Amino acid sequence: MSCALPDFWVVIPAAGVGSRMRADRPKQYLPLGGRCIIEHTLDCFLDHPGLRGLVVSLADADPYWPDLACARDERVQRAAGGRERCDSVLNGLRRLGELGAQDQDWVLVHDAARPNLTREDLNTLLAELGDDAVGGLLGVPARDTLKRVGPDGRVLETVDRSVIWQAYTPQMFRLGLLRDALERALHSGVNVTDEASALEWAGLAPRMVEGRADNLKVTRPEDLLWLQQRWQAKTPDNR
Ligand SMILES: Nc1ccn([C@@H]2O[C@H](COP(=O)(O)OP(=O)(O)OP(=O)(O)O)[C@@H](O)[C@H]2O)c(=O)n1
Ligand SMILES: C[C@](O)(CO)[C@H](O)COP(=O)(O)O
Repeated sequence: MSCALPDFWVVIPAAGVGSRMRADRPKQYLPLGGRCIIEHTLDCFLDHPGLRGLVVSLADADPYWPDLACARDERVQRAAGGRERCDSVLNGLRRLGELGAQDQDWVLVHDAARPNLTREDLNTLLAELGDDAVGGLLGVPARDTLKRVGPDGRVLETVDRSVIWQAYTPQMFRLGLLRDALERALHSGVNVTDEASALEWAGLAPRMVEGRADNLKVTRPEDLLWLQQRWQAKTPDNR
């Protein structure tokens, strides 16, 4: 692990509709602790001394974004959202190139709907991967006993959980490597649900870095309820 943390760029895919959340607006704009989820997400990066620039990929005519203070922050630039998360990420990576990012630069991709990333986890990722040839991602080891279940709802077997991890974000790769891998994977019709899967498809092995389990993505209503309770318990000192 190197001591000096590398500088980095950030892409925040924020063009999803949040269908599993079933709310009246995309989940990144739902309230959490008096602000929107996406504002908390951006905070963790905007305060960081290593940040070189940040791009948010947004849906066309997004009516919520212009009302946020961060929309007027000159460090925050926009890119077009795409049909799938990976299309939004790719647009964000191309926008970084227009802003002067080089292929060798590190890029962190982080879900707009993952507002509970700590500075400690972010710095752990940067420190662990700063000298890595491929890059990698934050994740957490599977906690519960895992079962493979058949279409009839009956358990087929218990899976070895010691080799199973949940993929989180940020995911950290060199701009050129990630952009090229994503472009080629999408061109081949591969289903790419995170950045690491594009690199895996290209034959590379991203490194898994253990992070906090509470860096969760708001996916379903109960995720937001859990985070809201946690936010209520926060004081200015333990945020
Ligand atoms: N076309 C898309 C789809 C998703 N995202 C973003 O990718 C992140 C993680 O995706 P997910 O949880 O799947 O978000 P949604 O697609 O909004 O949710 P759902 O699948 O429930 O509709 C979110 O911050 C979301 O805004 C995006 O930028 N562009
Ligand atoms: C990248 C990601 O956060 C990995 O957990 C992600 O957004 C995956 O999307 P999913 O469809 O909710 O798994």
